[in-house]
Amino acid sequence: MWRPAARRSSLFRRLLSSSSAAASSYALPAVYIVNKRGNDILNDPWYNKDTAFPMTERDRLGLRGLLPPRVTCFEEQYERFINSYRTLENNMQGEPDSTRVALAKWKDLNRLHGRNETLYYRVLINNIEEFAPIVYTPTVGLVCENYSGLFRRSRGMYFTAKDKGEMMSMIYNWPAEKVDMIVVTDGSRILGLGDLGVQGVGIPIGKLDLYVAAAGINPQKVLPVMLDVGTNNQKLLEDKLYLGLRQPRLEGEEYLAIVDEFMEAVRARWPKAVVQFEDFQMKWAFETLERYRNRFCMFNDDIQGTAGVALAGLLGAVRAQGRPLHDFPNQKIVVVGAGSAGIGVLNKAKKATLKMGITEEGHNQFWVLDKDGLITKAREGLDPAVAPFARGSGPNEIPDLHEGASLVEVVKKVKPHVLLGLSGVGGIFNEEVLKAMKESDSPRPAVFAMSNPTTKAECTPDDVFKHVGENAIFASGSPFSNVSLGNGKTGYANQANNMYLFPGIGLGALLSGARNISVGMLEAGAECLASYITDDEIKKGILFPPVSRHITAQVGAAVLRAAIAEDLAEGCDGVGPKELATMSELETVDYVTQKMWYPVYHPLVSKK
Ligand SMILES: NC(=O)C1=CN([C@@H]2O[C@H](COP(=O)(O)OP(=O)(O)OC[C@H]3O[C@@H](n4cnc5c(N)ncnc54)[C@H](O)[C@@H]3O)[C@@H](O)[C@H]2O)C=CC1
Ligand SMILES: CC(=O)C(=O)O
Ligand SMILES: [Mg+2]
Repeated sequence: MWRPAARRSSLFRRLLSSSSAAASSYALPAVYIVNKRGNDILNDPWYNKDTAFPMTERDRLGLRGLLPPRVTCFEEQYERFINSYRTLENNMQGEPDSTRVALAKWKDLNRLHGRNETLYYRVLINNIEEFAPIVYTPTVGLVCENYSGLFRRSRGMYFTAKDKGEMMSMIYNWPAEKVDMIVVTDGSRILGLGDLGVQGVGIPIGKLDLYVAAAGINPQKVLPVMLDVGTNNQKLLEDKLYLGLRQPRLEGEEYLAIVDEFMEAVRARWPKAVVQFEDFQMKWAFETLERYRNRFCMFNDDIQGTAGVALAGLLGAVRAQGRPLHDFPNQKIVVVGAGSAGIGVLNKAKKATLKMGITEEGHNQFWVLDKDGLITKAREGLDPAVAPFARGSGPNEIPDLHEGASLVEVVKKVKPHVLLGLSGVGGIFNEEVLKAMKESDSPRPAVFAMSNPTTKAECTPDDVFKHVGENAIFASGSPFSNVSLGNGKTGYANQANNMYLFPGIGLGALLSGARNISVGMLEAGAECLASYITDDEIKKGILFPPVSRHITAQVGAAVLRAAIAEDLAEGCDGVGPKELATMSELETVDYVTQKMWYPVYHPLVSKK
């Protein structure tokens, strides 16, 4: 895939040898100047190397005698951690409480993070598929639910309703000089678990771990943020361990004033930081996106990242039937959940349909349900964001599909090609619904159970391959194992999660130095992801590639190039938009790859 170095342009060679690229992992590691000595270094996870400090460094840094005498290498430390992790895993085999097992694994990884970040991120990068379910969904959901009890050490920043007027100075309390990526939540809709107040901070932490692992963002330059404006979760308000503000959520202008102040504080200190909004309840997700999208380099992952991943999956489902992509407008799609994620997906899918030549009046492929059933124009107090998808009456409508019709009724009458869940309701695609999907008009009915965490998945792959049939296509938001269908055949359990896109979106936006994140940039990333899977894989029912730095580099490069094409790029780290624009497609991918941070021990020199 990479163009050999000898064929790169001289400009490109110069860019790669410029400051930050030269400091990348593959060259000799740069020296770190530290302001501390002795135990203070061992207690700093960014500098700590545990037993890997060479004797010369132990002398220089006042560490002699503070560590066991044998110096070990990084590889040996890595192996020691993995072996102890495997022992933990083996010891817990047969443990009936899966929550205990998941939390024990998370604690093991978290302890490593708190002690030695270099080793932690290497472990994560090398085993991303195995550890993503621990640092991210589903385990991160458990961690958020139990956060106040699990709390040991703070990660990230907390801005609260009580900090009004203080944020501009508070932001300077963060120790890093430069921040590139911020993930912020207000904890109001954490996965499908509802309002978890301050405990939702686990989500920005988990997402940023994926940024480091999959996009090579330097962990010293990431910032998880919790905007604690209170919680409406009565159980938390009454929990004596709860660590957040004990007050109902701020609403209206009071709420927006807090978010505004936070965004301005970010701009003041790190004007080029990319801000990802995550797990805000629907009304604030849409409102803040509209409020900031043209003023800041930000995006809403639940609305925009999810939409790109879902569209890639929907187009994959068309290809799996052996149909050309322009058949997409003929696919009947039932979407269950009309929240920020569901509406984001519908808007994106509709846009794809319009691009294929269908008119605004002519599009007729979506049926949307929320907690009150099928949404029609007869719905009282119809949300304007949902209105374009409400079914009407007339010749295009299926008779008897009335306002509020149940899911099973809708599936039986519509016979959809795709059933897509973003409802946050576990098991809602029950046996009756899935058996109705067997009568789908598609030869390869697709079921996307996208809600998180696992307990909230609308159904499991076992249910789908059993009740819909072996030809079905399955994808879920949280990971499941593939299903053995007998005779050596496999039913693929794809993971349809915005984690395939957000690391590339953030990375591409950062390296381009984009003023804001446009629809075109998001589309470029999503198209890149959609084109990634081969026809052979699609035929087998595989819709997405595994998460990797390779994919992120491709998506990031596509986003970066779109920023340049739209004249939104201002450049980054001394590489200006003109220089970026001269790179070929392959050179851009190469450039993005070279800019990724990789964990290695750096020689330390004490300033003290
Ligand atoms: N796989 C992925 O990448 C992503 C998954 N999600 C998941 O999607 C789910 C929803 O997220 P949001 O849209 O932000 O939440 P939301 O709270 O904005 O929307 C939930 C929607 O589901 C509907 N609903 C609730 N009960 C229902 C029922 N019994 N039948 C039909 N509809 C019902 C609600 O009326 C509402 O329209 C969450 O579980 C979240 O984890 C969200 C973003 C990305
Ligand atoms: C994946 C994700 O962003 C969510 O479930 O909210
Ligand atoms: Mg989310």
